[in-house]
This record gives sequence, structure tokens and C-alpha cells, in this order.
Amino acid sequence: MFVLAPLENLFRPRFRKEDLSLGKKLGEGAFGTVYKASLTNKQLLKKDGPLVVKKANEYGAVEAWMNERVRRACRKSCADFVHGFLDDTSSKGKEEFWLLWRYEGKATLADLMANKDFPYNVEELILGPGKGDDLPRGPERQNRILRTILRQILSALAQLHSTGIVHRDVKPQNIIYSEDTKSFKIIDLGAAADLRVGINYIPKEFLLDPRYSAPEQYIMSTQTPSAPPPIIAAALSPVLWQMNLPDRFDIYSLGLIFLQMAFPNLRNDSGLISFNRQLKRRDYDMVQWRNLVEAKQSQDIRQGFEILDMDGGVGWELLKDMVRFKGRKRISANAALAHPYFVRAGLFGLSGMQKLRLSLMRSSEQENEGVDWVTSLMAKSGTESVGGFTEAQLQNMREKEPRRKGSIQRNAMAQALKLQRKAAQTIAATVDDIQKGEVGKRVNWWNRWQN
Ligand SMILES: Nc1ncnc2c1ncn2[C@@H]1O[C@H](COP(=O)(O)OP(=O)(O)OP(=O)(O)O)[C@@H](O)[C@H]1O
Repeated sequence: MFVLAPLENLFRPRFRKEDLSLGKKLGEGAFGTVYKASLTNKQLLKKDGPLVVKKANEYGAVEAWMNERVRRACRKSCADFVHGFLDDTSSKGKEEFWLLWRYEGKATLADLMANKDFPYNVEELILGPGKGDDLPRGPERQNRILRTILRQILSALAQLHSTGIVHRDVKPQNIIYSEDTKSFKIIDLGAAADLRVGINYIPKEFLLDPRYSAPEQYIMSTQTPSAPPPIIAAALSPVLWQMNLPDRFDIYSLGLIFLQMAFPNLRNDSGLISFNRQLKRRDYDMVQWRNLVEAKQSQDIRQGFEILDMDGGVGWELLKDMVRFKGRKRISANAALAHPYFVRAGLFGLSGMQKLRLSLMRSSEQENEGVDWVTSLMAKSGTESVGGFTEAQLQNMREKEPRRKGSIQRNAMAQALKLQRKAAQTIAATVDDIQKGEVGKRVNWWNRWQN
């Protein structure tokens, strides 16, 4: 940040108000007004195409800073930021900060969820028209779509979090479908906090959307003092981060989105608000909430649980791990990506039950099947990392660890499936351990896994 940011600014094009022609208004929030726009001076950008301009108030500079940081550290997770500049031509006292992004597309997840055809309308966007027809319409196909959406948002969040940024305003309105990458990206870093350098970190002041915010009032304990100067904050932040796990704030919000995707009756505001009230009254116990609503026998509720209960209820398990009262007990974005809900998904989605059986039997005949098996899952599902480990890292561990003797009982399908689930859980737990700084546990993890 200290070295690259100033350098980068030397080489990036500079924009002025006159270079832009504003079009349709896209939104108006507490921090500014957003327009679709085009460039009058086409030479400024190599790649032509529509842009989005936010005319922001005094918070604009912070939002620009946050966007630049994201562009350097994890650009694929958020809307493509172009530039931010202060408009000093406007009258004094009314300074405006202008922020520019590439126009990602017309639909946010909120727009898509409001459509009666959700989630099939998203399937078409991600796969192309007619491509999901290998399955009949029903819970299995819906589950496949929900899983893809959730995985895309979780990956984006995992990247933000590993950069030290907590978004604090995760909601369907702030998740946009990018027509270019054909996937979901996060927008609106206006309320985000960069805990590594203390930017926008004000423990006593927050501007959160109550519909989606986690029960904790502050993302950092109120006993944590206000942010010190950036360099000191950067040095201290890993400690504060581990103490408070502020990233879990976003996970709770995403859990609520998962819930809304599964239950049609919770997609509108009044549904969500009454869910929040019911959950609070039951001390944030999802099982109690389930008992309450299941008794009501509604079609929407039945449909939601049918999805979450598939594959032994892995969806429901993940949801419960995301929507928990205590931040510390909530799953992290990385661990969630290694959850069986996703680990099994790649296989089911891509090769079907038959091939899964075959590959499990085949892999159970090999030595070292633990690693081989996980890496083959990764290859099949197109996953680049499991629980934060790349394929190369996993293979490397395999080389250095004693070889496993014997093998899983042949043809023991049930056992293999159990192991698969267990392995994913162990990876998730291990990622948590590592995140807690106990790197030495990695070796224990290997032993646990072998056992
Ligand atoms: N990169 C983008 N591409 C396409 N549309 C965008 C982009 N960024 C923002 N929008 C549209 O503009 C709207 C407002 O954007 P954003 O949420 O950043 O502004 P905001 O002023 O903070 O609004 P709010 O306070 O309501 O969240 C979004 O809901 C989205 O429809």
C-alpha cells in the first residue's frame, strides 16, 4: 500500500468531470448518487464500454481508497474500479468526490431474487439458456444453482477478508451480476473497514443495514481503542483481527442471503424482518426457529427445507454455521468454501453419482489416497484450492508425510462418503486453527486426517 499506491497513480490516466457524460440514474444512497455514464474522451481508457459514476460526499475519498486497495489485492472479487477524483470546480463547501467503475451489468442479486422465476433466471445467466435442462425443475436443480451463487459470493468475501477488509454491508443489493465474467461481484465499499490500516475504522460509529447485520453491534470489541496511525495499525491488526474475528460479521449477512435464496417467503423485506424478530426471540437458535416455522406447514417453508436437507442436510448444517449469535462460533469464508456442501457439489454437479462411486473405489485402492483423492476432487470440480491449500501445497505435504499404510475397505461406499465429509470438516477446522495462528497444528491435522 505504501509503495505501490503512489507509484500506480503516476501511471494511471487522470479523469476530470468534463471527460464524462452522465446518463441514467442507477441509485441514490446515503453516501451519494450513482449514474450510468460514458466517456467523452475515449483516449483515456484502452478498453471502451459503459461506466458507472458515483458522486459522493465526504466519505467518497475513503471509498476510493478502499476500491484502489481491492484493485491491487483482489480485483476479481469486486466491481472493476477505474478512478476516483475530487471535483474542485464545484462551489466551496459542496465538494464532491467522483468515483468511476466499469458498468458490470443491469442486475443485482436483489433484482434477480425479486423475479418469480428465481433461481432459474440465474441459472440461465451463469450457464446460458437451456443449459441447466439436464435436471428437471425441482429442489435438486435449485440447490445446484444456490450453491453456485453462494460459492461465488463466498470466494469474493474470502478474498476481501484475507486482504484485511470487512465489507459490513453485504446484502443482495450490493451483489451485482457481471455480464462480462458471468459471475457475481461485490459492490459498494462505502461502509467497508480496512482493519489492517485502520481506514474507516471507527468503533463507535457505524451505518449498517439492520435487515442484514449481525447481532453484534460493533465489528471490533468496543474495548479496542480507535485506530492508531496507519503504520502502527498495520502492525497491530493481525492481533486485533484474531481477537475479534471481525470478518464473521459479513458471514452472518451472507447466511441471511442464503436463507432468503432457499425460502421464497423470506425474500421480501417484511418476510426478512419478521424472520429477524423470530430468531432474536429464540436467542438466535436456528433449530428453534425451524421448529416454529415447520409447524406452520407452508409451501414456501417446505420447499426451502427440501433444498437444505438434501445430501444428508449439508446445506442446513452450513446455514447454521453461518447464522450464529457469536461471531467466534460462525464459520469463516475460507472454511465455508471447504464445507461438505461445496466439496460434494463439484462431484455431483460434474460427474454424477455413478462416476463418483467409481472414482471413490478407484482412489481407495491407491496409497496416499487422502491427498490424491482431494486433489482429484479439486481437478474435477475446477476448484483451485481446498481450505486455502492449493493442489501443489497438498501434494507437497503428501511427499513429506509418512505414507499411509493399508487402504479404505474396498467397495465400502458408505464409509468412503463418511470419510469425504469428515475430511472436509477437518480441513475446515484446520483452516480455523491456522487462522488462529496455530500453524503447528498443521501436522496434527495430517495425523487426524489419517486416523
Ligand atoms: N459497477 C457497477 N455496474 C453496474 N451497476 C452498478 C455498479 N455499481 C453500482 N451500480 C448500481 O448502482 C446502484 C447503487 O450503487 P451503490 O450501492 O454503490 O451506491 P450507494 O449510493 O451506496 O447506494 P446504497 O446506499 O443504496 O447502497 C447499485 O444498486 C447498482 O444497481
